[in-house]
Amino acid sequence: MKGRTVLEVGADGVAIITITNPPLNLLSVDVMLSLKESVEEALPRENVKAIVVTGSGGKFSGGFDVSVFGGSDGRKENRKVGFMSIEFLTDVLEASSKPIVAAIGGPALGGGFEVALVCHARISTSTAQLGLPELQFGLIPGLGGTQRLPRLVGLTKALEMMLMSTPVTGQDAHILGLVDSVAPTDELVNTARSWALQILERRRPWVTSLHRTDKLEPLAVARAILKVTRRQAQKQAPNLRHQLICIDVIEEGIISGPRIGLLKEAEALEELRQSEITRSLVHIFFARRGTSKIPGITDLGLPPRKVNRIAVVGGGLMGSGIATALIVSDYHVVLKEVNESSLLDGIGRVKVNLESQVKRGKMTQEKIERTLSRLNGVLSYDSFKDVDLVIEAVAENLCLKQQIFADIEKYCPQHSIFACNTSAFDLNAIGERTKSQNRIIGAHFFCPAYVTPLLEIVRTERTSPQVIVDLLDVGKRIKKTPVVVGNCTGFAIGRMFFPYSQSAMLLVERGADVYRVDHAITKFGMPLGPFRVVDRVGFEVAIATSNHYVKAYPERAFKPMLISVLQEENRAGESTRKGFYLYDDNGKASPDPDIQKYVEKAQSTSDVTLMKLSDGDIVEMIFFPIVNEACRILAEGVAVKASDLDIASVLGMEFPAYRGGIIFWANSIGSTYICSKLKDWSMTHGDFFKPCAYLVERAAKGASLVRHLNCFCSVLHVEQMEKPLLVFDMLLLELGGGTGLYTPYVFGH
Ligand SMILES: C[C@H](O)CC(=O)SCCNC(=O)CCNC(=O)[C@H](O)C(C)(C)COP(=O)(O)OP(=O)(O)OC[C@H]1O[C@@H](n2cnc3c(N)ncnc32)[C@H](O)[C@@H]1OP(=O)(O)O
Repeated sequence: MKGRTVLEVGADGVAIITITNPPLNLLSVDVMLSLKESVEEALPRENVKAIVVTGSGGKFSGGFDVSVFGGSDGRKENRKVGFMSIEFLTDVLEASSKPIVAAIGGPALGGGFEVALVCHARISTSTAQLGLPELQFGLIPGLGGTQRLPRLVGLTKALEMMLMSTPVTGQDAHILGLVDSVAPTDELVNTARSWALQILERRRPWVTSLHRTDKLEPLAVARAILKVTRRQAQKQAPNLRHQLICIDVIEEGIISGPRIGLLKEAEALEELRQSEITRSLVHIFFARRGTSKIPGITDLGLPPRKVNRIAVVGGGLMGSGIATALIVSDYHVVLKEVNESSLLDGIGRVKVNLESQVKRGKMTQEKIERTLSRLNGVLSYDSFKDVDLVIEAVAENLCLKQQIFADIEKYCPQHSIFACNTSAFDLNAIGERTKSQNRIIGAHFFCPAYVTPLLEIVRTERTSPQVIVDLLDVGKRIKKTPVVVGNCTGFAIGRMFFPYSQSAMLLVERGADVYRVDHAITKFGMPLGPFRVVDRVGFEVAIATSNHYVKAYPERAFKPMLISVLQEENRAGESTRKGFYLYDDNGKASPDPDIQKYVEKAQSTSDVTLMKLSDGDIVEMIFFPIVNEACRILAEGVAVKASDLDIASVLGMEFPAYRGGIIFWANSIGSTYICSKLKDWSMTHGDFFKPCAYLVERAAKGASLVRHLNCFCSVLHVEQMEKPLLVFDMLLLELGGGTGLYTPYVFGH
């Protein structure tokens, strides 16, 4: 049984029904049936005058357990569609002859919130979280939320809460009229009890949300709002249907009446819950939470040490972004620069970052000064004597980084963590001039560091588990999703992303059209096609990165001619307003009619046969090499879990979350198909496409690409091992086939 409700009747005649499924009191069919039983038991009892519904442990309910959605449950419900929403919640609970009040602490989300909306009044704590975030799973609210929320807060606010999946606090819910009264946690249930009795005595209104109309906009206005919202949703997410379905269901209720709306809602949910999109988004939900669970590290029981003061070395784009992320989350930061003017520039960038947060509504103007007071600019290492963590974020120059690490070792206390924000260099090389290898770790932030939610944490074979646990904790406090990876050129995210532009160049040099490639890829769901990405990054950086990868992975790197040809024409990307695209004063990109001329020049440098490709071919030829690289990363143990790469691809590359991340998507296509395509292309176009051993092995078995590293934590490079090829037995636990097969693995590059 997955949870239940508990019924207790007090001497005052109020029955308390407590949803009990800790820790979040998630709903399940069992909980709902138990709630129904408790309500049906309480209603006819003579000693019950009113009912309060609440959740155990001060948490109302986090909503339905989403692991049952997306077809993973297998349990088929035989009940009629709408049974819970209409026959129970509406016809029994909402229509009850005794007042029912919800007492809400903690989360009241999704189905949990919908139960509360059915009640005749809601009392909450000020910090409770109330909302309908079902759309984040490709679902729509299924227990009446689409009908009741607009009737309680008006259409505009309801649409915002549902389509953005953003909850409101109890305090804000009170202002919106969603909550009738706010009470302190320890008085919550008693306040709800007396409210319920007051409703009975007609001293408080007895409201059935479904029948309210006072907050609903007039029909013509409502229709206009829905039309605009529908258009926006179509524009923002052309590959997704569930937002449009949600809007249709709301409209149906407004035009044909809420009961018809309820039925339409239940039918739509039934269809959506089995969709591939829901399956993918549910996977992303759990995968994201899973990134901070590192076998052999976070299961050691090491509590994170308290990090109070952090030093950031370098106030450039990355350093100032990192400092911003830290001070916004209440850390005290020392920002070190080499001279007065660079320091002023760095602090200036932090201010600009904070102001941009004000413009985006993420911070108030008044908070800027207080936040900035946590930033202390310095020119020497003297104030590093009490820092717990240093994050080095200077330019990608190995000698400079080595010198900084040697310097900070002299000034910092013994316990300080030394983190490096490199996206490229081997951390062992960076720490070569120190004796502190066990406290060196990579903290790879993504630009802009104070916005992008991803933090790639890079460990070497010598980084201590305590240091990893500490950085995970800092990451959590600054609201980043960490992905812990091993040490190698490009780490996991850079390596996975590298083939994105490489394949695109290869395709164009073999006959594809630049803009057709970008169009096919954005249609697939990427926000920017590969050529727009190269323009944004800038040709100089793109070439430097490319050289780095070509050096590290020569056997599979493609050396494009196209960028060099464009560079000869003084094009350098978006910053010069001329790259693959032309850019206007506002940075708006438009195709360049001259581009084909340069493409033909690049094509003429080799004697390849030009291809004709469909959009589907383009998508496969761009993404299968990424899948291939992801497989290498998994096989080498650079990533611990396939789902970590899914999150890395979604947060680091903006791969569409509704496709579940790179490996999840690849599995939906099948390893055999992907491998056979790569094999074919490698015959014609060379080793860039050659499938790696891991992919070939999985494809031969028709197996999933999911494999979890069991417990070994470090990635060893063969060239760094004293006795190469001796003893590195990496136990790989195969979860995909569920056979528990252990395979010895030796790797290197
Ligand atoms: C018919 C209905 O309309 C359909 C629905 O109700 S769909 C569900 C709607 N509910 C939601 O979207 C809520 C999703 N959950 C959340 O936003 C957050 O978990 C929360 C705000 C409730 C709590 O946050 P927080 O305290 O930080 O805990 P968090 O780490 O996220 O979750 C704790 C555990 O519960 C799990 N969990 C949370 N919500 C869950 C859910 N709805 N289903 C399944 N598991 C859930 C998490 O995976 C995590 O598991 P773990 O400990 O094994 O890693």
